[in-house]
This record gives sequence, C-alpha cells and structure tokens, in this order.
Amino acid sequence: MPAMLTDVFRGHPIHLPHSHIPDFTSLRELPDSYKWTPKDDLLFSAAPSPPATGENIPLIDLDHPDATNQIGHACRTWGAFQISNHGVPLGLLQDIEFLTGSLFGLPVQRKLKSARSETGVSGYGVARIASFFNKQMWSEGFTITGSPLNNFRKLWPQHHLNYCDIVEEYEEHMKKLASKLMWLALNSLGVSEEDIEWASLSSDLNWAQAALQLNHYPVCPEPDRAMGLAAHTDSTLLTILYQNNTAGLQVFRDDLGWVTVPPFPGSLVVNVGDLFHILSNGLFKSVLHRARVNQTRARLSVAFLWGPQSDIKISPVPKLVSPVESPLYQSVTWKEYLRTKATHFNKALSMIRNHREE
Ligand SMILES: C=C1C[C@]23C[C@@]1(O)CC[C@H]2[C@@]12CCC[C@@](C)(C(=O)O1)[C@H]2[C@@H]3C(=O)O
Ligand SMILES: O=C(O)CCC(=O)C(=O)O
Ligand SMILES: [Fe+2]
Repeated sequence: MPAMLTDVFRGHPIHLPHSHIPDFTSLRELPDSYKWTPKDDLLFSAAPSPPATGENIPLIDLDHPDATNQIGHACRTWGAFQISNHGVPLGLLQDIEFLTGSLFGLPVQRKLKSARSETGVSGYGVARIASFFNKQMWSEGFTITGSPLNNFRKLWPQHHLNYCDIVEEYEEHMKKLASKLMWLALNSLGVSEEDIEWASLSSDLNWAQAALQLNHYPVCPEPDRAMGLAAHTDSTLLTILYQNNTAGLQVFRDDLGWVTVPPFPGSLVVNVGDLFHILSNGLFKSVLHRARVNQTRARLSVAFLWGPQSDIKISPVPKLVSPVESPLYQSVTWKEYLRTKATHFNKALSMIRNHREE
C-alpha cells in the first residue's frame, strides 16, 4: 500500500499529550480531566436522545439479491450499516483482534517507543481530534499508514514479522471490500465507473489508499462520566470497522439521538465518511459517531479508513447535480480535506460547501 498519507500533517503539528497517557489499569477513580459533562461534547450540536425506539442501523447480508438497494437506503438514512457474508475470513478478524489486544497490553513505556510524532500520522497515541476538546478521552490508539515494520519492530522485537503479515492480509481484504461497497452504494444511485473519471482511468485499486486505526477502550471506573472517543465524522470515503464483542459504538440520527450499534460476531460496521458525502452531492450522510466505555469489559476496535490517493480531486458526481444548481461542494483532495479537518474539525465540511443563492 503506498504511504501517501504519511506526510499529510507535515507543517501541521499538533501538540497532544501522548506522554500523559496513563496506565489505565492502575486508576481506581476517574481523574477530573477525564470527567465529561454534556457541554464538553457539543462541537457537533447533537441534541439529547429522545426515548429509545429500538431502531438500529441495518444489518445487510451482502449475498442478498437486494443488497444494492439496502446499502443505498442505509447510506441515505443512517450513513452506516453492518454487513454479514462480506468474505473476510473469521480467522483473520480473530487475528487482527489478537494483534490489537497484544499491542495495547504492552507496558506504556514500550508503546511510547512508537509514539506518533507531532507531524506524523503513524504510531501510538491519543486520537488526533483530542486537541479540540477540554477533557481527555478514555482510550488509546495506534495508527498504521504504509508499512508498520519499523514501529512493530520496536513493539515486538521477536514477533513483528508475523504481525506485519496479519496487517498486510487484513488490508488486502479490506481494500477489496471497501471498493465493492462503494460501487454497490453508487450503483444504487445509478452511478457507475464511467461516471467518475479518476476511477475509470486507473485500473484495479491504484486510486485508493488507507489508514488502519487500532483503538483500545480500557475498563473504566465511572463509564457514565467518561468518553471513549468524542463525536466525529470520518474524513474518508468509507470506513470499515471491526469491533470486538463489547458494545460502545454509537451513531447519531437527528430523529433518534444516539443509537448503540450492537456487536454481532463476525459482522463489520460500515460508515459513510465526509468524502463520500461530497461525492454523492450530499445524498449519502457522513455519520456522526462516538465510542462510549464500560465498567466491566475492555473494548477493542479496528477502523479501516479508506479514501482516494492524495492527488485525486473529489467533487460531486455530475450525474447527481441538478442542471439548474451548482454542486453542493467544491472539489477537494483527501490531503487538503484532512488538513482542513485538522484545523477546523467540525466546521470542515461547511467550509467547502457552496452556499446557494436563495
Ligand atoms: C487518514 C486519517 C483519518 C483520521 C486521521 C488520519 O490521518 C489517521 C487517523 C484517522 C482518525 C481515527 C480516529 C478518528 C479520527 C477523526 C482521528 O482523529 O484520527 C480519524 C481521522 C479522520 O477520519 O479524519
Ligand atoms: O471504536 C469505535 O467503535 C469507533 C472508532 C472510530 O470511530 C474511528 O477509529 O474512527
Ligand atoms: Fe470514526
């Protein structure tokens, strides 16, 4: 996988307190800096949840004859769905979960040997969005772009090659799955490969790239006051998320509030990201989501964040733009968008939106 994302934050350092990541297991009480009140998580103005209706994001069987329409509907209404029969071997999901558990189980001092630098993308640390919040999140993360070899060697001097193989195999499966899902979703809108210049020009998947984000949410002494990962949308085209058998992911819908996505063994969660929202001229929703924590079980998740190569301009598909209106968004590369997001976070999408005359 080409390492094009690695230099995206060069010249855009963020000062994050990686070195202050505590040894979570030793904390019997929640420190004040980790106590969130509802106003600490208001950057995306998500209204409080109305009473639960039991509605949830759809679980779509990819072998179902109507899968295309179901995916299209889910992208328009939720911006998220779960999938079964996705073709990723269960053993590989178990391997990536094992790798993730093993990484975060290492002593803090070892993990810090591969700490993400202030201008880097890859490595160990707190989520990049942490700089926008006054409170700290109850989680730790590890981002992989390009080869993980150098970092993995520092983490596991003996076993790094086995772990590199797992990451490579996982990314290969994810790449193919993400592309299949994108085309199914676009087909549901009547859009095919010939309608998108950059996709039709390059053979196989040379136009795509990705980052793998491993997340750990340790057991928390006061889960109702803590936040695992604050509300955000992904900057991607699509994100494919594996979660272990512990609930915590929540997605937001204006009419339903925060809805918890139950883990179904072997299934994967798919999120529409901001770039897919732009490409679909606003028809697909980039889903606002967050992760909560709990008092009894540690939670692990693995997000495959998938988007176009850094030099590809994403703009609304002409077929989806009305002939009498301008496209909803200006064109933008993933790199430009990540930089805008790194400085303006929740305002990034509206900054590239074309404001129409009334
Ligand atoms: C490619 C990327 C997407 C991401 C920023 C990053 O450079 C690598 C990590 C990704 C992640 C994972 C956790 C949530 C998120 C908002 C963050 O802070 O880092 C996403 C970023 C994103 O989608 O914008
Ligand atoms: O842990 C989760 O369920 C969410 C992770 C996530 O949103 C991310 O890595 O972007
Ligand atoms: Fe996310």
